Amino acid sequence: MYNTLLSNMETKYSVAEVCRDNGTCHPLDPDLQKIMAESRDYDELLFAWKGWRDSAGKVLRQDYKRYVELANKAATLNGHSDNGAFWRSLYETPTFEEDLETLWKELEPLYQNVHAYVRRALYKKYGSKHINLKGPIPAHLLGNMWAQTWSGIMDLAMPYPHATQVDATPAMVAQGWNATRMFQESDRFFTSLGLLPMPKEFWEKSMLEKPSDGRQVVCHASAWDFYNRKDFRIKQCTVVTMDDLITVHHEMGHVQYFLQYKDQPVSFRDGANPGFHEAIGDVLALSVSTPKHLQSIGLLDKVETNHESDINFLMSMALDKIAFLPFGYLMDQWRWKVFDGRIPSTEYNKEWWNLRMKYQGLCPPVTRTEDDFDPGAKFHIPANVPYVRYFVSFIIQFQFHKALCDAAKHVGPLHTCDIYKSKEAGKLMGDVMKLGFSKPWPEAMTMITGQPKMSAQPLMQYFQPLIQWLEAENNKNKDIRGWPDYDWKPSTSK
Ligand SMILES: O=C(CCC(O)(O)[C@H](Cc1ccccc1)NC(=O)c1ccccc1)N[C@@H](Cc1ccccc1)C(=O)O
Ligand SMILES: [Zn+2]
Repeated sequence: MYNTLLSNMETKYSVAEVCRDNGTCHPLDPDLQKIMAESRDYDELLFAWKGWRDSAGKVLRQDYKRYVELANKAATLNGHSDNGAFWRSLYETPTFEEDLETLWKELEPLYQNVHAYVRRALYKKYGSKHINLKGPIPAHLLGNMWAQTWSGIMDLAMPYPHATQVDATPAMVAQGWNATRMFQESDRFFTSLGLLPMPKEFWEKSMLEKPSDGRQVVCHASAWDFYNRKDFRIKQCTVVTMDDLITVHHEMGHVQYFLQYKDQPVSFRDGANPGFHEAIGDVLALSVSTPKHLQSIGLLDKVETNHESDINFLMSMALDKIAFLPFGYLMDQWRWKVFDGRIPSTEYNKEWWNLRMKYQGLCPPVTRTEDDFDPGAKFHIPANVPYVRYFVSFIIQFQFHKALCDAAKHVGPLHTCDIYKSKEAGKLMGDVMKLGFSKPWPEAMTMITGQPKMSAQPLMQYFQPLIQWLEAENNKNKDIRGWPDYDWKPSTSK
């Protein structure tokens, strides 16, 4: 029953698509994702946004309600008060929830500065009918189906349009890059650090592109460890974009972890905590994303090292890394409350949008009711994949980056560091990954950073130049931080 429910939910999500009046139907990958990132038409974005929630979210509500009951039953049989308590127990940290709240409170002002600046940019594009400079932002305008990362609207938010471009996508397409090339590039980065190359089996058995024979696959990227010390795979419907080059590194980070701890006993073949597993690939991607590195692999031609290019680069990074933080935090805030009963099924959607407003400062572009089930439109909910691991990852990946840059003897601002070819950095990473789940994660954290706790300080240090710039820019525009007009609604007229 439980597994049938789970596979039913995942299947419904994977086959969902949005059809136009003319009969053309669009799957999430790649069609709707492309529309959400590239369209600047308010109504086209609304078509994709609402259509996806109608076809993927709505249909999952009953299944999800049933799944919650069964998941909680299983958790209580294992001695936990509910499934959320079981998920949190994997971090083995009694003060876990308080630590997360402390980290969020430290980072909230930075998020509110990015939010205010982006709201101003969207106001310029979509006007006062659709944007209230003192209100929440309509959730379909941020360049992503879930408004979880905002680099899709970098063109609208670029601080200095005449300074260095930061997007490598045009060069990747112009130079005929394909999925395999992207994975080979990532493999080269890992081995440049002295880490392990992907085994032959990986290249033979992975699925790196969406099948063209119409076979229905779960397109959401994933990495697989077959626990036989030989077979490791990635499944990804890769498209040739900078965004997907980052995802390639994310997935390759999972497989590198598999390779590094493969000689541990099975029960220790896991990350030090789930956030560690999510952070490995992203740490390398922080180096790959630097204009200097992109130029060294021929994906950016003109690279200037001046203040304006620095701010452009930091803005593109902030639109992914800072924008993500409230989403990464709220996803399991909602689920923990569903599991422990604070959110009854009659309030699933109302509480979802309360959290989306409270943390992200977003509002739905059209009225939502309890007939809708918007959380279900995000892969991890029907797929039963916890999410706070990504919030943890986005914090600790900057701690790791800072420590590895020190090991690589980097000199200069943290955001310009590229650890490429540093065997010292690679050794530090490899030694921690070899531990797997065999030591408490604060010990692994101490091995890398010299101290046992999660800290927002390296992230703040990385973005320091942008923090100052945003303060000045938002003050110059007399923009307020936050969204006091919380009950404002965008007009639905054309
Ligand atoms: O979901 C992912 C990437 C997929 C994954 O690599 O984390 C994948 C999710 C998954 C898929 C199927 C079953 C279970 C989990 N996780 C793994 O493949 C994985 C995780 C831990 C160990 C081994 C493999 N990223 C998140 C968050 C994110 C991360 C980085 C940048 C942007 C956004 C998202 O897209 O919302
Ligand atoms: Zn992952």
